[in-house]
Amino acid sequence: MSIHVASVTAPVNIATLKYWGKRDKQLNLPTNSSISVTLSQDDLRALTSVAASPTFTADRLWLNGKEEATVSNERTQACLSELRKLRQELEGKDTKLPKLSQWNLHIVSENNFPTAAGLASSAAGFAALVAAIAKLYKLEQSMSDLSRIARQGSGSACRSLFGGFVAWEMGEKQDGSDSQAVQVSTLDQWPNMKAAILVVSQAKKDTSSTTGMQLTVKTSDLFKERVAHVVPKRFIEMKGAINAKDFEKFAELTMKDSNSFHATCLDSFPPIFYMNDTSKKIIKLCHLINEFYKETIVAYTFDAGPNAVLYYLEENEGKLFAFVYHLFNKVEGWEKKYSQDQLNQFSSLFEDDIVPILKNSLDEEIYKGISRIILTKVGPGPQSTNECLIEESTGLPKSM
Ligand SMILES: Nc1ncnc2c1ncn2[C@@H]1O[C@H](COP(=O)(O)OP(=O)(O)OP(=O)(O)O)[C@@H](O)[C@H]1O
Ligand SMILES: C[C@@](O)(CCOP(=O)(O)OP(=O)(O)O)CC(=O)O
Repeated sequence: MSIHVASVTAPVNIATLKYWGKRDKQLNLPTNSSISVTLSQDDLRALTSVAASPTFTADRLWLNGKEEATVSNERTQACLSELRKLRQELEGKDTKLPKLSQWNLHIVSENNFPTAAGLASSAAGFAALVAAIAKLYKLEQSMSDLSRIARQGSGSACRSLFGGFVAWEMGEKQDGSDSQAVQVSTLDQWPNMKAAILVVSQAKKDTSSTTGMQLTVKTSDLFKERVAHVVPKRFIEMKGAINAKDFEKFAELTMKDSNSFHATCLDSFPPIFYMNDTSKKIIKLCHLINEFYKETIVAYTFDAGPNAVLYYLEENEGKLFAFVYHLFNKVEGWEKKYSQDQLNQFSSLFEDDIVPILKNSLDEEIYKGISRIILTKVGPGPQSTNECLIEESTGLPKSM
């Protein structure tokens, strides 16, 4: 049996300037440009293997060990048909090439973190799917070209095709041919950017991003101001802050933009609430920390869910964890990255000053709203891998 396989891993990205709103639902074109940080695949990644064979009777997709019906949804099919078109062009130019474009695909993917829990699994998932098929088809397109395809799977996925700091330029054209991801700054240019994700809830969210943003576009007046004036200005300022490695500015813009996005959710009618009480306490904590040090050392941002992502620079880790470890030492995740000695050092730093401040200003039971902490950092884009989830003799998932 002739089976061709390829595997790729792709990262999660967390926006610092949020995409919220579509101007074209079919093509997944946004109402504003956005910016994100790509996170390390050591901690969060989708691994996708794809196989093509003339013997496969249908396109099939297995996610985390279970066959999914989503392969036949419009978004996934839009990605597959664009990729097949590009392969067909290659086959047209070189008739000796096997006709992979005409064969069905088996797609097997695994996330090393919770799926559909507000941790951007769809971004990593669609980026991995597109990059793996592009590898299988030996496509010559650039990452920006591929990002236009991934965008049709899930908007934020287009940014996961690059590492480091990434912009999704909204574009102007009706056909979406200029709505794509581009690199703002590489991983090497600002490698000391770190992220701590406080997982507030691993439950599935009740309003999907797609539904939520449609409602905001339709009903929020605040949203009009956001897309017309607020984001265009921030887009330029944030790219400038990243290129200048100006953390203070980057942090201010990141926090303000998270707040602005959630304000448009609240301004939707009926209102949408993604943050919960724990999220709000984390916001208060971050402002408290920055005030304590009289310096901006941490920035928070929240996507369409209650989980907090804290951005900070490696050199400020001790200062940040003096607070964060003190409050959240009971949650899992620390032991993966630090020895007990290092953790004890975080506890003892500024302890005498911090304990009374936290007692007076914050609910010390805040840790009860957190299930785990994921400690990670800025990372690279999709990676080719030899790790394969598909049994080459059968074309089925190895786990079956
Ligand atoms: N590795 C993957 N391969 C293919 N599709 C995936 C993969 N991971 C997730 N998905 C798709 O994305 C869906 C989850 O997207 P959803 O937007 O609900 O959650 P999320 O991306 O984790 O959260 P958020 O977008 O709020 O950050 C899954 O149900 C599945 O259809
Ligand atoms: C709040 C966000 O995380 C929204 C992400 O929305 P999605 O990319 O999940 O939406 P669809 O295009 O409908 O799939 C902000 C962001 O990542 O920029």
